[in-house]
Amino acid sequence: MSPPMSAMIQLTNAEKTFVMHLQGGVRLPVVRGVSFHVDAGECVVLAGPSGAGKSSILKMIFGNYRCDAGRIAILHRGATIDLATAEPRQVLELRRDTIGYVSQFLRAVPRVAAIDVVAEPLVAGSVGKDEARGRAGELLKRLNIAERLWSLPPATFSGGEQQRVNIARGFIAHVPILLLDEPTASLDAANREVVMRLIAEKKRDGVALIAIVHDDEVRARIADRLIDVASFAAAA
Ligand SMILES: Nc1ncnc2c1ncn2[C@@H]1O[C@H](COP(=O)(O)OP(=O)(O)OP(=O)(O)O)[C@@H](O)[C@H]1O
Repeated sequence: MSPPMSAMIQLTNAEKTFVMHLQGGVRLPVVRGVSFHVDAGECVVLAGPSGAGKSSILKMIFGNYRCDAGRIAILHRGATIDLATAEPRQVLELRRDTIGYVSQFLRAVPRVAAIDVVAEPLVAGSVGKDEARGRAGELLKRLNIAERLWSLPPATFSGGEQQRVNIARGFIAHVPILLLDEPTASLDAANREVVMRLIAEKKRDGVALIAIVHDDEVRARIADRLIDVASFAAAA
């Protein structure tokens, strides 16, 4: 294990190249030299044009995409784990205890009621089912999901409703690091406001956040720092 560090996340010269095995091994370099850190209680927004590699960086930090070079150091239970070299078992441990990822779209589980979709991370963390449902209901209410929808599976919900269920699920438990991919993309102004407040509360709780946000107003409100991903462009 490395010595303790203060940043929750520290990327140092991280690099991603896709290799297209079905296209004769064509190499597609996306980013290199990715270096930035995120402290507890701060929100860093990844900026840059479409295709610059914002989602790829987020997915490397969640361990979905392999980091091809460099280092992605994550503070996990007081010790540092480098995601670039972590064992699959450590990646799963990080996801269970340390890193939450709120994707842009809800992967709805068929037949599971919205309230249980939201409560699930608490139940998995051994909160009792009634208390977990109670807290899920409070969050769904804040996010303006009508109570008549709570017992229905979210598969048939509108895009914005699904996104709010997804946000509720991602925000309900306390995790030290939250990765947000376009959390307000399908939302109206009132619900954008709710999400901005939820993010502010996470910051006050000391959570380190990395977000991809295109909306200028949201970005200005939540970002403590902007990272220009275009500056990490890898030459082909
Ligand atoms: N799994 C993959 N396999 C091959 N190429 C990929 C893969 N994921 C992303 N890419 C490529 O990497 C580049 C960066 O994509 P990425 O989604 O990270 O960009 P982005 O900045 O998030 O874009 P946007 O703002 O449009 O979502 C793109 O050229 C994309 O085609």
